[in-house]
Amino acid sequence: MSSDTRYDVLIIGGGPGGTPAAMALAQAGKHVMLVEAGRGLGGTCLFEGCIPSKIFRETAARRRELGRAAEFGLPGSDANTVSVDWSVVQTRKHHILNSRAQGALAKARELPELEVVFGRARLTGPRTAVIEAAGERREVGFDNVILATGSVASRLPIPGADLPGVLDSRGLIEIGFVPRSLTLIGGGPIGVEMAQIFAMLGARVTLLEAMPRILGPVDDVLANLLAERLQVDGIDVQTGVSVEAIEGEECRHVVRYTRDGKAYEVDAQVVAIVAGRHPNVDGLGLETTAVQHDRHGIKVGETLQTDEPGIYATGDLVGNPMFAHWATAQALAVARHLLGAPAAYPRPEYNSAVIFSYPELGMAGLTAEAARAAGLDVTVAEYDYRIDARAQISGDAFGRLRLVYRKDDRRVVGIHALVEGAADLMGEAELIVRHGLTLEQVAEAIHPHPTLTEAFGLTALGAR
Ligand SMILES: Cc1cc2nc3c(=O)[nH]c(=O)nc-3n(C[C@H](O)[C@H](O)[C@H](O)COP(=O)(O)OP(=O)(O)OC[C@H]3O[C@@H](n4cnc5c(N)ncnc54)[C@H](O)[C@@H]3O)c2cc1C
Ligand SMILES: NC(=O)c1ccc[n+]([C@@H]2O[C@H](COP(=O)([O-])OP(=O)(O)OC[C@H]3O[C@@H](n4cnc5c(N)ncnc54)[C@H](O)[C@@H]3O)[C@@H](O)[C@H]2O)c1
Repeated sequence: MSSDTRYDVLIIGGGPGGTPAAMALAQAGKHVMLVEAGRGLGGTCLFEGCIPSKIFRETAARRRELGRAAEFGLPGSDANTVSVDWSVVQTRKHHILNSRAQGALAKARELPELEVVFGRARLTGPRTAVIEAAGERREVGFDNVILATGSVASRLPIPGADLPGVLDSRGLIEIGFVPRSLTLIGGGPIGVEMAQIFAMLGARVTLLEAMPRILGPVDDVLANLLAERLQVDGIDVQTGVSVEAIEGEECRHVVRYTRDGKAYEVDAQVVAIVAGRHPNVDGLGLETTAVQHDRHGIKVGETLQTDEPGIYATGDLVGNPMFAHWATAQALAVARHLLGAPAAYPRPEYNSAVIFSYPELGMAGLTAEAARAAGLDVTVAEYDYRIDARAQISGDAFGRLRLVYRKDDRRVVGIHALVEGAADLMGEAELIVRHGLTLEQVAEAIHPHPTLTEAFGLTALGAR
C-alpha cells in the first residue's frame, strides 16, 4: 500500500467523538484521515442535537419572557400575542450550523497532516477500510482506527411507529412549523427539552413516559420537582404508561396507551418518538474484525480499545452516557494514548451534564442514590432557590440545589441544581467533585454577590 493510502490513524465519524481526536493527532504530527458521511463536521450534536435544540429553546424562552414583561414593569406584551415566525428560526439555525461546520473544517484544513474526506467508511479488516466518496471508492490502510459513528434514534416495536407523520428527534429539528399539538413518547432529556420548547412556543403538549418518573438517572428530588413544573406550565405528563399503538394520518395522530390496566388515548397534530438512541454500527464492517458489540454499544476496555487491538471506539457508539462533552473527552483521551502521553479518561463519578429544561437541570458527579449504590455513606445538603437573591431578581426564583457529600470526611461527591442558569454553574461543580473538595473548602470560596454560585457556599456553610 502506497504512502498516500496508508495512515497512522483513520477516524470514522466527524462528530464530538471523532473530530477532536483527528485534530489533536494531526497537530502532533500523525498522518490522519477523518471520514465523515454527513453534510459537514459536527455530528449529531451540531446538525440535529445539542445546538439546534438550544437554538429553538432560545426562541421559546424569549417568547416566554416577552409574555412576562409586565412583571418587570414593561406592560403591553402577552406570550399569546407574540406570534412565531418559524421560518426565521429555521434560517437562523441554518446560519449558525453552517458557520460552525465551516469553522471546524477551516481549522482542520490548517493541519497539513489531516485529510478530511466527506464519504462513508467501512472496515474491510482490522487494518484496512474502504471509503466511498463522491461516487469513488478508495482503499486505505492504517495502524490504528477510532470508530466514532455515534448513535441513531431507536424506533419502538408498536403498530404505527413507522407511519409517515411520526417523527423522531431529527424530524422535530427539521420541522417546518410549530405544531398546534404534540405528543412525545419518551421522558428522557430529549422528550423533556422538546416538550418545554414546543409548549413555550404555544403547542399543547403531552409527554408519555414508560417509567414511574421522567429523567430516570437524574437526582430524584429534582426530577420530581421538574415534573411538577412541567404540569404547572400546562404540559400533560403521563408516567408509568405502556404505549400500545399510534394511528392516524399526516395532521392528526392518536396515541393509544394503558396505565394500571386502563386504556387511554391522546390525539395531536404531531407525534414524536424520543425513547432513546442506540449505537450506530450498521455498515461499519465490524464483522471483518474481532470487535464485539451489543445493543448498548461497542465493547471497550479502560483505554477505549475494542477487542481488536488497534481499534478504538468513542462517544455514543460506546453507549451511555451520551453527551457531546463526554464524547470529546474520550476522543482526546484516546488521542493522547495513541501519542504515548498520559490520558485522562472521563469517569462517570465526576461527569457533568445539563438538561436544558426550563429551568435548567445541571448535574456533576453522583446522585445520592448512585453514591449509596456504590457503597458510600452520604447525605444531602439542600438550598431552595426561592430565597436566592439572583433568582429573585431574574424572576426565576424556583428550584433547588442539592450537594451530596460523604458523612465521614464531608467531601462533596455530587452537585445537582435545578434553576434557570444552572448550565453555567456546572463547570465549577465539576471541579468541586473532581478534586474532592470538602464542604468547608466550598464554604471558604468567595462567591460574588448576587450570583447563582453563592448558593454553593451558603449550602456548604449551612450543612450539618
Ligand atoms: C436532540 C438531541 C439533543 C442533544 N442535546 C445535547 C446537549 O445539549 N448536550 C450534550 O452534551 N449532548 C446532547 N446530545 C447528545 C450529543 O449529540 C451526542 O452525545 C454527541 O453528538 C455524540 O458524539 P459522537 O461523535 O459520538 O457521535 P455523532 O455526533 O453522532 O457523530 C457521529 C458522526 O459519524 C458519522 N458517520 C456515521 N457513520 C459513518 C461512516 N460509516 N463513515 C463516516 N462517517 C460516519 C455521522 O454522519 C456523524 O456525523 C443531544 C442529542 C440529541 C439527539
Ligand atoms: N442536554 C443534554 O445533554 C441532552 C439532551 C438531549 C439528549 N441527550 C442525550 O441523548 C441521548 C438520547 O436521549 P433520549 O431522551 O432519547 O434517551 P434516554 O434513553 O435518555 O431517555 C428515553 C426515555 O424514554 C423512555 N421510554 C423508552 N421506551 C419507551 C416507551 N415505549 N414508551 C414511553 N417511554 C419510553 C425511557 O424510559 C426514558 O425515560 C441520551 O443519552 C441523552 O443523554 C442529552
